[in-house]
Amino acid sequence: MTEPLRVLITGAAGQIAYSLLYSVAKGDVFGKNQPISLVLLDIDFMMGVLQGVVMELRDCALPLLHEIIPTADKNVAFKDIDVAILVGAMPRREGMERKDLLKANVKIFKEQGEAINTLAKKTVKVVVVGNPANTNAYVCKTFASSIPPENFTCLTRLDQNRAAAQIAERVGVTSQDVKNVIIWGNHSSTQFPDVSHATVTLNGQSSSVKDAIKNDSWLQGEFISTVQTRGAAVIAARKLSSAMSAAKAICDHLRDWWTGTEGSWVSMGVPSDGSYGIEKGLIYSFPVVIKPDHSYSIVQGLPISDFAREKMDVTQKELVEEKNDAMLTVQD
Ligand SMILES: NC(=O)C1=CN([C@@H]2O[C@H](COP(=O)(O)OP(=O)(O)OC[C@H]3O[C@@H](n4cnc5c(N)ncnc54)[C@H](O)[C@@H]3O)[C@@H](O)[C@H]2O)C=CC1
Ligand SMILES: O=C([O-])CC(=O)C(=O)O
Repeated sequence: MTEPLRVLITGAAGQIAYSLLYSVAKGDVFGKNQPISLVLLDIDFMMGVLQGVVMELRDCALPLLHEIIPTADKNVAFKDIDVAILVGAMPRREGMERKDLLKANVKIFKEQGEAINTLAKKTVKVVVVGNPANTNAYVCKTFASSIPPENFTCLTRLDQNRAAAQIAERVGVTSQDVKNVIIWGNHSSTQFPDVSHATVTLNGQSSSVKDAIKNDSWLQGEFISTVQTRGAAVIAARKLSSAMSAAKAICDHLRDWWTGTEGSWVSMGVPSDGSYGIEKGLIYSFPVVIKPDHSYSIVQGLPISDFAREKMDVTQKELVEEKNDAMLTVQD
């Protein structure tokens, strides 16, 4: 039998986890033949709620779910894990920017980076979801120097999915017909959703998104701002931040990281290697291609217009500022 994969989900009693656990445990992410040991971390105060989640997971009677380990103890949670899905953090409320969460959340990711450094398998793959996601991933990576930096990523797939859905709706197709949308930069309102290399399949014919939409001012204006502010729009409507769509995006991110991308690009926040002039080490969202052995590389050589360059630099500047604030905060 295949050895179970040890998958940690933090914030396991929270709302994203509630939408995520079922998909991970039933094989949507790591495959239908891969048994899973699910390690569920939350804070002491939430252990009662977490017990209820565990009861429900057991009641799903899922064949791939080898064991469930609920815990509030980092030493248990991070031990020998293969995958860490770091969701546990405070969400923003209406009127806040994600970077306003930095003071509240960044220390969590310092501690968890240290735990990963000493306890996790050296091959562990990490996706940071808790906001501000890029900067939290940067901090986590910084405090886990024994793990290859490229194993630390943050979620920008929700932004990619939002962008693809906007294009698909406008053209009258479904999201799977839209390929190679890019999210550059920060998972924040400065991110740059870029469709200048994207294609859409309409009536069996592939064309550029630009030709299919035939409305450059929409593509360079309302489309971008809708994607940039979608999280805030969901909060304004639901009084809670996105959870179902965030969970789906986490599954997409990890499934592609696990199985590969087969010819298309996906966006992930990854440590910059200096590509496209982005400061080395920053966790910046780039288009990547992924091989079935879980290795990924940043798509190289894309032509960058002046319009794109300006937007890529604005979001980089915000990330540098966040990184500097975060490193001061963790030293307090
Ligand atoms: N990157 C992205 O695309 C998205 C990120 N988010 C972010 O994900 C985070 C979680 O969102 P929700 O699940 O809606 O929040 P939630 O408040 O429903 O759940 C968060 C859970 O994390 C737990 N937690 C807090 N500190 C912890 C720690 N040190 N260790 C383990 N668990 C801890 C809390 O007790 C709570 O159960 C937020 O920061 C939110 O802003 C949300 C949507 C999309
Ligand atoms: O907007 C938020 O605070 C939650 C989030 O990251 C998103 O929905 O993209």
